[in-house]
Amino acid sequence: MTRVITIASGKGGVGKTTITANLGVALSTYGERTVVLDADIAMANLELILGMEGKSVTLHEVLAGEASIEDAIYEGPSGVRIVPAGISLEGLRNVKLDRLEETLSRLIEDTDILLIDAPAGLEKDALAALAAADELILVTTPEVPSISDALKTKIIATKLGVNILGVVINREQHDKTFLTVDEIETILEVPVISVIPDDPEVSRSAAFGEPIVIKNPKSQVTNSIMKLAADLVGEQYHPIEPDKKGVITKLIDGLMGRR
Ligand SMILES: Nc1ncnc2c1ncn2[C@@H]1O[C@H](COP(=O)(O)OP(=O)(O)OP(=O)(O)O)[C@@H](O)[C@H]1O
Repeated sequence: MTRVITIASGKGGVGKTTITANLGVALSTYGERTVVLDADIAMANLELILGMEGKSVTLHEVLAGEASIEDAIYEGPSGVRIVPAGISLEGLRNVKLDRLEETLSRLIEDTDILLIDAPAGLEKDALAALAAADELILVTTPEVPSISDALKTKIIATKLGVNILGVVINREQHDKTFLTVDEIETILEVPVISVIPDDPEVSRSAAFGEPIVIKNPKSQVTNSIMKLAADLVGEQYHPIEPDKKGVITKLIDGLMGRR
């Protein structure tokens, strides 16, 4: 039985695509046959984060009835299978969202977990990604506007009968102006299932087109995502000791161009 898990946020730019891409790779490393679908058909960037841009057949062509879903699946890091949404405006024009359901039903063959990267907001495309889900992971930063939008998404998902697994707090920083885990759980009334720190390495990895769980296996971001993946599939998680380089060592490494 395939688990269909949608990753949604409400507010844009909170790290949903980053988490979906890395979680997909992490789940694959646990041996789960995982497919990641970029359902953000208007503002796709999953393929950029994974360094897989420029594919000729994408979800755009599939939803336009011009290609079959099998031709839009590409192998990514650790064997995760990726369905990019396509970044051309031309492709977007012909998309018919009502083809999504049939597309998904074909995608779940030979798949343990289908992760869907939902668009931000609550427009038709975002609702389609929520409606397709069995389970939902909410992503928010620890800031009020992001939590407020996550709450709206949660309310809609609950109405659609989706099982809400919990909330991932992304870009956590030790800053008193941000809400705490307890406060976020109280507002959203869902458990916090992961806290991912703010780390400039995340954007660097994206710029290299390489997921951080591969590029920086010892980083705390990677540890958080690997643990989340392990928890989702009931695996034991063995944390990798995070890098504990001192400030001076990091400075010297930076000056020498080392990492
Ligand atoms: N933990 C993190 N630490 C630092 N930067 C991060 C972190 N997570 C994400 N980012 C950065 O935040 C930006 C937005 O991330 P991402 O594209 O994943 O968000 P999104 O919610 O999918 O956005 P959209 O709504 O546009 O789809 C990117 O530049 C990404 O590199």
